Amino acid sequence: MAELTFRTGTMDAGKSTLALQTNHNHAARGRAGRLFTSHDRAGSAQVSSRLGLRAEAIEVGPDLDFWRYTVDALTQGARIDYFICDEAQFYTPEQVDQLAKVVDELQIDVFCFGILTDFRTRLFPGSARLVEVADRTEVLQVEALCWCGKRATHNARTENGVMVTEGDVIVVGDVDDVTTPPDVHDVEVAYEVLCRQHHRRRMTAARARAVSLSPEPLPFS
Ligand SMILES: Nc1ncnc2c1ncn2[C@@H]1O[C@H](COP(=O)(O)OP(=O)(O)O)[C@@H](O)[C@H]1O
Ligand SMILES: Cc1cn([C@H]2C[C@H](O)[C@@H](COP(=O)(O)O)O2)c(=O)[nH]c1=O
Repeated sequence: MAELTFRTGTMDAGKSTLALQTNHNHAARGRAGRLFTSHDRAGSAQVSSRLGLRAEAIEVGPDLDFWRYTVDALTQGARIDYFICDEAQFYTPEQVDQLAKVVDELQIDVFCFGILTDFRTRLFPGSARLVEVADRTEVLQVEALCWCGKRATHNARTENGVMVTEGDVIVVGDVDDVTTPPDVHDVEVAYEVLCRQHHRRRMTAARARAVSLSPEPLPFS
């Protein structure tokens, strides 16, 4: 029986690496697959991992209909055994439902990879739908860590080094370096993974360093 699987974790947990490994393992056994992604940091229509692996993919825009795409491909004689779907948090709930239909009606395995929550700690609509309909939701075993050493569970966004909790939901960026999105002039955006406590307190690594380096308060006279 084909399955819809959702593998999730924070940013930098190894999801894209696992997506590419999964693709490799299935292709190595002669299975025919398709690789999909949306808004990858490395650019349109590719899956890239911080470990250096990279592969061409089909870019998923809001208008892509997975059911139509699959039926058309099969009608034209293509063979499809599985789909790898990276950055699945950016897919629409309707696209996730189309993927579920592809699994059930066409017996094609679908492996989705993506983050669960955005920088405001709210579920991405696509990820919420995946949790609702997937046969299995698995949290990646390699844990990303907060600066304090605890398991990182939340994705924080910084603008010019300061953690923010308001703004556009989709802003492509990385955990290491800053990017300047084309539509947000002079604002450098970056991400950092944190434990819940430090996300609640807006205590990024830089702020924790600044607090620990600040001079002792003078004693009251
Ligand atoms: N130089 C390195 N040596 C070993 N592992 C690394 C190195 N750089 C990155 N990684 C691993 O790659 C992971 C990020 O992989 P990636 O697939 O890009 O993550 P995701 O797609 O979840 O954001 C890190 O959590 C870390 O385990
Ligand atoms: C939290 C959050 C993230 N994003 C973007 C930033 C990255 O481009 C991707 C996540 O990629 P990764 O492979 O999991 O590191 O999502 C966003 O647009 N909005 C957010 O709130």
